[in-house]
Amino acid sequence: TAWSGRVMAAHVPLPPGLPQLLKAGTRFFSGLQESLFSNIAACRALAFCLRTSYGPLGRNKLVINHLGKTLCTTHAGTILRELELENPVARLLAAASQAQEEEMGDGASAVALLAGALLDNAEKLLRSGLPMAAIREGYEVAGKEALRLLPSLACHMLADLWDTEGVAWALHAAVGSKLFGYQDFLTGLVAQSCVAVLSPEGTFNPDNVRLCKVPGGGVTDSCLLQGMVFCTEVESQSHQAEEARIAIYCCPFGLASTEAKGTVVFQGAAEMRAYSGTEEELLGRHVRAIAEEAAAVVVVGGRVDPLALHYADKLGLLVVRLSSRLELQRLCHTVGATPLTSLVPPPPGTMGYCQRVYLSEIGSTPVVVFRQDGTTCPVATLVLRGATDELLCNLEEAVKDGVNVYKALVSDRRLLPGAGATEMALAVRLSTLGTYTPGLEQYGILEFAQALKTLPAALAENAGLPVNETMAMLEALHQLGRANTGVQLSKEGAPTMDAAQEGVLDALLVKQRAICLATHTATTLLSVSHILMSKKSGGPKVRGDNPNWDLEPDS
Ligand SMILES: Nc1ncnc2c1ncn2[C@@H]1O[C@H](COP(=O)(O)OP(=O)(O)OP(=O)(O)O)[C@@H](O)[C@H]1O
Repeated sequence: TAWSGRVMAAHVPLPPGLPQLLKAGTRFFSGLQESLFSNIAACRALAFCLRTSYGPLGRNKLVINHLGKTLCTTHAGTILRELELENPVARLLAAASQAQEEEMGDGASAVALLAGALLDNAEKLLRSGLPMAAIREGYEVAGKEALRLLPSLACHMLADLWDTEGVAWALHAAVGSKLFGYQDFLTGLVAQSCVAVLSPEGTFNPDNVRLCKVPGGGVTDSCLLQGMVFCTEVESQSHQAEEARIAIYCCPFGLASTEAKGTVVFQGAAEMRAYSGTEEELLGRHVRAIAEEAAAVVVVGGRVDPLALHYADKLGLLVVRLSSRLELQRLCHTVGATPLTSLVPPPPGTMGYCQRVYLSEIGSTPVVVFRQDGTTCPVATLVLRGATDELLCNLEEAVKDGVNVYKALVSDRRLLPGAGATEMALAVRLSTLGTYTPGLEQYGILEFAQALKTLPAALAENAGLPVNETMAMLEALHQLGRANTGVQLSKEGAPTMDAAQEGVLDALLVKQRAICLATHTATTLLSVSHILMSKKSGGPKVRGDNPNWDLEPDS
């Protein structure tokens, strides 16, 4: 027994090499097959999944997240946010696409598709024996050249940021790619809302275009309002106020309770009555003091005490409760008020002003409207209507894409031809560059050009067009110098069109960032030689980083 015990405890030598250095349980992958090809396959699968959602006729993805919430969307940013990817390389690709979404608010699918195609093409070159360094070098040269060429391909410049019609024309493709069919109506609405909140100095904050989704009705019932709309009810009996002064409190509407627990012992009913009488009187005095400062509307961020509400009703005050601190901050911005932290009479200069505050009903949803008609208001609200929640989500994504593209246009007003025209124009130019470049990197440049062609090909495929025929015609027209030719998505007539004339335009800044991110991601992933994965720690699941770390908790 003693002998067998010694055998049990005998040291089992680890295999020589890296495993000797690593903690037990660490997984590591090296060599082209293990560290690259299998991961490229994962990226290819992810890019292929997003490819079918690319463009206006892309198909929806039905995503059910870890909380069981069902989403039906074509928006790459939403799909990737909800998927819990395990593969480390696919996670990096998704991170690049999400970075594009966060920075530009559009072009997330394009990043994933282009990076996926670049990795896929790199695999072909590696399998045919090309050194990795030559491929990376070729991709870097091609990426730089593409970024250099982009400004020369711009076909339109937004002349006036305040011109609603011009803005609507520029946003047509960004809005239409998410909700094909309604783009004429929606782009007009998005353009109006963006122009309405553009400051006189020409600065634009996309947060100032608020969205309020109200189920019911049709998409064309959506409308724009100067001010804010909240899906809530008023607390008071008074339901409307005109030219009202507004006091905003981020505390409950009632007496503040003490932090420490206190016990009051009453000796008899008279003492108890006197106690509650003083409390009631104090509360009444507070509410009267607010009304005496000529406030007509009180907005509170916390619980509404029924007694305080009784006094407010007697004085004719309109009381609204907003549970979100972020919404309260935005309302302060809209009406020009300073939020107060306790129920004191509002000091001079802290009250805001609103032309009309009223309770209304949209469909069967009660809404409280703070409306500033005719005056310059920093915030505009788009009331979105739609029959189903999915339609409302798609509407929201389309509007957000449009607003973000307007933000990009405020920084750089140049527009590129869309519908795959820019990608094909770059592909043709890079093919020429590749053909005349000496050395092995020419293969990298040529494959970069081929990868760019996957974007117009995806548009054609999703539209049900004959892909090879369309791509051949597109390339031939580009070879003839018609750099604005893109894919015509409707099946009638020719499969190509002049994107600049048809008003299918993409912002230069969005495209620039997308190419930059995709190239960078592909070259970074190609430079991976080993993958080392630590064993997952036991115990409770580690909570991931909060993706909204810079937002208020209740946003
Ligand atoms: N009417 C149209 N005809 C042809 N192409 C169009 C039309 N409208 C938009 N497009 C093209 O569709 C592409 C954008 O598609 P989509 O919005 O699905 O991708 P994305 O912006 O990369 O992704 P996401 O919006 O998910 O971030 C652009 O290249 C645009 O030029």
